[in-house]
Parts: sequence; C-alpha cells; structure tokens
Amino acid sequence: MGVLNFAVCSSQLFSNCRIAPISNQKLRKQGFFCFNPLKTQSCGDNQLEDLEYGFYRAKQRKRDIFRLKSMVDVDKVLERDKSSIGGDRNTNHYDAIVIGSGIGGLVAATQLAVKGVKVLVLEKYVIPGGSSGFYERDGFKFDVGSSVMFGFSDKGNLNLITQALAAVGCRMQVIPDPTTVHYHLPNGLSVLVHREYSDFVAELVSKFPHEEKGILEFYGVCWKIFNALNALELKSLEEPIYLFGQFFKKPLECLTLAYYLPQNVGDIARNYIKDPQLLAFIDAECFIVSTVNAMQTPMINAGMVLCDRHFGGINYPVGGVGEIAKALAKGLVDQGSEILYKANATNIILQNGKAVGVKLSDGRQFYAKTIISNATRWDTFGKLLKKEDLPEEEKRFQKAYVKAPSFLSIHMAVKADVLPQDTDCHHFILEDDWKNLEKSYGSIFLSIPTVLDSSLAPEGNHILHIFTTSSIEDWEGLPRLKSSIVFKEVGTPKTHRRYLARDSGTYGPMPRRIPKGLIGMPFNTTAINGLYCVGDSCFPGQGVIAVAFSGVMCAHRVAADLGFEKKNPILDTALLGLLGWLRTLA
Ligand SMILES: NC(=O)c1ccc[n+]([C@@H]2O[C@H](COP(=O)([O-])OP(=O)(O)OC[C@H]3O[C@@H](n4cnc5c(N)ncnc54)[C@H](O)[C@@H]3O)[C@@H](O)[C@H]2O)c1
Ligand SMILES: CC(C)=CCC/C(C)=C/C=C/C(C)=C/C=C/C(C)=C/C=C/C=C(C)/C=C/C=C(C)/C=C/C=C(\C)CCC=C(C)C
Repeated sequence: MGVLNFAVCSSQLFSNCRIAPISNQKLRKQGFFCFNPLKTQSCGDNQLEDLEYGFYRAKQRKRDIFRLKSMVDVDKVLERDKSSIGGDRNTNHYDAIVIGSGIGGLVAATQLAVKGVKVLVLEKYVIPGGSSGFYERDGFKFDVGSSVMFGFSDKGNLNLITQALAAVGCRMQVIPDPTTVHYHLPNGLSVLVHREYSDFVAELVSKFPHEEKGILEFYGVCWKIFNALNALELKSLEEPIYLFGQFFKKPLECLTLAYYLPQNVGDIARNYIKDPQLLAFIDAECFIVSTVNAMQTPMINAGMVLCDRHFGGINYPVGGVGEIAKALAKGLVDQGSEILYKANATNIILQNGKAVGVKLSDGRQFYAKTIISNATRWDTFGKLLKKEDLPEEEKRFQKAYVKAPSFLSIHMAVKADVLPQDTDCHHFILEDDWKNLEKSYGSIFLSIPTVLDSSLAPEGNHILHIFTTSSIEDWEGLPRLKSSIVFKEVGTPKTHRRYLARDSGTYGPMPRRIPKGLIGMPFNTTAINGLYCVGDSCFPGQGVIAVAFSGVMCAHRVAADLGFEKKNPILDTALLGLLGWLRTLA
C-alpha cells in the first residue's frame, strides 16, 4: 500500500514553486505539513462519518429543499406520487424510468424527453448530478468530483455537454481554462498542458528535444482519431440504420475508428517514442483520465481527450460543475418529464423476464415500458436485480473489467494569499518515483476552481479539491497549514459508496488485463429485455463527456425501441448479435 506524501505547501512553498512532489521525510524536515492516511488507524468510523460530507445536516437540508423547490415543483410530484404508493400501474405508467441522475442518466433522460418520451428520473439523493454534483458550506461551493470539463465548448460535434444543454434550451456561461493541467513529475519534470496545441507541443519538445518527431507523430494519431470522431453525428452504435448510414456518409472516418477501436495507447506510443521518461509521461496523460496506464487505455478515448482539450478547450461552468446537472434537471422538467429526489431504487421489477418497473426502499413502485439504470453495472446486476441471475454477458464484463479504485478527497478552503497570483487551476503531482503512478496514494490531483471562478468562495479565499486514488478510508489532518485553512472536509471511498450509491465507491470500470481497446465495453442494451444501462460502466467508460456520450447512445437506442426513432428489427438482431460476438473476442 502506498503512502501519500503530499505537500500543498506552506505559504513559502506556494510562493516559490506552487506545488511540489516531495517525500514525507523531506517535508517533515522542512516543516511542511504531510498527509499520511496510514497513520489514522485509530480514527474510528464514527469520527470519519462526522467528517464526511455530512449532507444530511439540518441546516444544509433546509437549503437543499429550498434549492430543490426552485428547480422542480416537488410538492406536485410528491402529491401525485402519494396516490401511487402500492404500485398502481395505470396511474403511473411512463415510457422510460431512469434510475439515477448522474450526467449519464440526465443526458439519456433529457434526450428522450425532447423526442416526446415521457420520462421519470428516480434519484436517491436530494439534488441531481451524482459525482458531477456540488455541495455548499459556509459560503463555499464545492464540486463533488473533478472540475475538468471536456466537451463543453461551442465548436464541432464532440461538445456533448454543450449539446445536451442546448437540447433543453440551455446555454451556460463558461470560463476558458488556459491550461488543462500542470504536471509535476519525477526528476523535476514539469509540463504545462497549454490550451493551444502548438504551445503544448513546443513545451513538450523543449523537455524532450530528441523526441520531437515521435511527439508530433504520436499526437498526430490522436488528432486523426479526434477528427474522425468530430466528423460523425454521434448516436447509438447499437442502432444499425444510423451506423450503416454513417459508414455510407463518412466511410474513411468510420474505417479509421474501426481500425483504432481495438487498440490501446501504449502500443501506438511505442511505435513512435523510445525515451522511457516520455513514455512514462504518456502513462500519466492516460492515468488522469482512465486511472490506468497507457498500455490499458483505449486509443479512441485518448484521441478524444488529448485533442478536445486543445480543439474546444477545457471550459469551466460559471457557478461550478453542479450547475450543469441543475440545468439538465430543470430542462427535463420543462419538457414535461419528471425527476423525483430521495427516491432510492432497491429493485428492478421483472415480469416474464422483462424489466417493467422499479421498487423504492419506501415501498413505492413505478412502472414504465423501459428501465434505464445509471447505477454501475455492479450495482444494477448485483443489487437492483438478483445477483444469482447474472446474465452471461455481465459475467463476461466482470471477467474483463474490475471496479476502479475510489478516491480519497479533501475539500478545503484557504486564505487566498497563500497561493501565488498566477497559480494554475489543475495540478497532477506524482511523487519521487514513476512506479507509484497507479498505486493508491501514489499521485495527487489538485484543483483550485476559484482560480477560474472566484464566485465559488467568499472574497479573499480559495477552494481546493485534493484527491488521490484510494481503496481505504483512513486519513489524517493537516497540521502545518492550519492557520490558513478556513474550512476542510474529507470524502473517503465510503463517502462515495454512500452518497453516490457506487459499489465500493468505485470511479468506474478498469480493465483487469490489457484490453482490446474498447471492443470489450458493453453498450446500453442488456441481456434483460426492456433494461438498459447508461453511465461509466458502458461504452466508452469513465469521464463526464464519456457518460454524456453513453447517455446520447442510450437515448437513441431506447427511442428506436419505443418507436420514437426509425428501427429495423432484422438489422437490429443482426447488429446486436455481431456486437455481442465482438465483445467475446475482447
Ligand atoms: N470522481 C470524479 O473526479 C468525477 C467527477 C465528476 C464526474 N466524474 C465522472 O462521472 C462518471 C460517473 O457518471 P455517471 O453518470 O455514470 O454516474 P454518477 O455516479 O455520477 O451518478 C449516478 C447517480 O445515480 C444515483 N443512483 C445510483 N443508484 C441509485 C439507486 N439505486 N436509486 C436511485 N438513485 C441511484 C446516484 O445517487 C447518482 O446521483 C465517472 O466515471 C467519472 O468519470 C468523475
Ligand atoms: C464496430 C462498431 C460498433 C463501430 C465501427 C466504427 C465506428 C463508427 C466507431 C465509432 C466510435 C465512436 C463514435 C466512439 C466515440 C467515443 C467517445 C466519444 C469517447 C469519449 C471518451 C471520453 C473519455 C474517456 C473522457 C474521460 C475523461 C475523464 C475521465 C476526465 C477525468 C478528469 C479528471 C479526473 C481531472 C483531472 C484533474 C486534475 C489533473 C486536477
């Protein structure tokens, strides 16, 4: 088990070099604070629970309810809902029920709603967004998860977040981030990923001049993939009329994508790059978006993220990431569909093997023609359905993919003067040794969203989100920086499990071994008639933009099955059979 050696330094270190990877021992000598979760064995569960987000505090609850009321007419929904307790199928029949309002679930729901489908979203928590939600404390507004938003520009076809919002008539103000991430890596390697591609390449070439050709060729392949993706209209790859239509309209682009679909970044990078340190940098580039190294990261996903950050750029929504989910939830209701909070789904109701409804923990039942689960596949098939009846397809998925570790996150507010004026918003810090990249606590992610949007904190303060991959929940306080800390709260893997209802608090699936690119990732249909999955345990995997795409695909397939889009049952059977067979090869 790795140890987290982390310095979000004293004011001296901040003003000298911002954030530095540095060993615990060195830090203690220099008097900087250290963060060592291994030292917290004595910290009992109750203490941890107290320190977790504490979403249910009475004060906060009042604010949540107030916010909620402004988003949805809760009373109306609850009133209508009361009459349905006990499961009156006639008063309660929707075209689609979506379990969960993460970005995956919300995109699927809104895309369906705008097509005229009557949707009900059931959300366990009191606000929408899941891991893309937010919470407020003492005037500070924190993003629950990552603050790096891909697909949020006004350019091209891959700005799926912008498009999802536009579909429900919403356009959000964004703040462009001049740098996606600042890498602080072993051997003093520091790389800034500038918004402009030419600036980024120039920076990387300045660190690895002997690899200029390799750098241009490797990132050139990424652009080839990105341009092919960007040329397509993105819809369900499980819907043959659309898929064959795209092959007909854009044959070269589709063949390019088909060629790279089974490939991973590591092999392609090694075709062009020889320097082990540069290859390790490519591993870090992959790790921050896939929690695995380049050998295990699908090339299509890398092409998407490593270029979108330069094409459309990373843009931060004014008011925080949580505003995206709020806007989508509002848009859903504006379209005549519904979202119900504090609705904890415990069972998917099957009738003659078909998914027909959802039962909540309070006994209420809701029925629909189709059920879409935004819970992870582990939760869907291990909890919402009987574990013993795991379909073959799901067994294959679980054999190929394992739950990625969760995160240990610290949300903290500090006085603004401990940060230098020109600090970057996002940092990735890997301690002394490249070998620690994939280890728990081996590396640190740090975001300071107030660098972009100062409205997230009272004047004179910054908010920090510090997180690291983690499979345990222990943590320790941060003694030396105490005088500058105005607020701090810790989220453990247990917090993620509890508030996001994600088995083991997982961040999503990651391949057990070297995968065949994206070939093994299931799409949205499942072996259960009428049941679909959406979110990060579907193609193309983890990431807000990835789950948004999964939502778009899911909505298209469901709409076709409900008769709201064109469909051809013979072609459907053939394509779904072919895709199922392809997955067995992964
Ligand atoms: N950790 C991060 O840094 C971070 C931050 C933001 C987004 N993300 C990305 O978002 C992805 C996840 O998005 P997503 O849309 O797949 O899921 P999600 O986990 O964000 O949302 C799922 C939603 O479903 C709800 N839910 C789950 N089970 C339920 C049940 N039984 N009944 C009712 N509601 C239930 C949860 O409360 C949650 O709101 C991750 O892979 C990650 O890449 C990550
Ligand atoms: C066979 C078949 C079916 C077919 C053929 C061919 C074709 C046509 C194909 C096609 C394909 C497609 C369309 C695809 C698509 C894809 C996509 C869209 C993808 C996407 C992806 C995305 C992703 C993955 C993303 C991710 C992200 C992430 C995860 C992020 C994260 C972040 C973070 C964590 C942050 C960091 C921080 C710091 C540094 C502080």
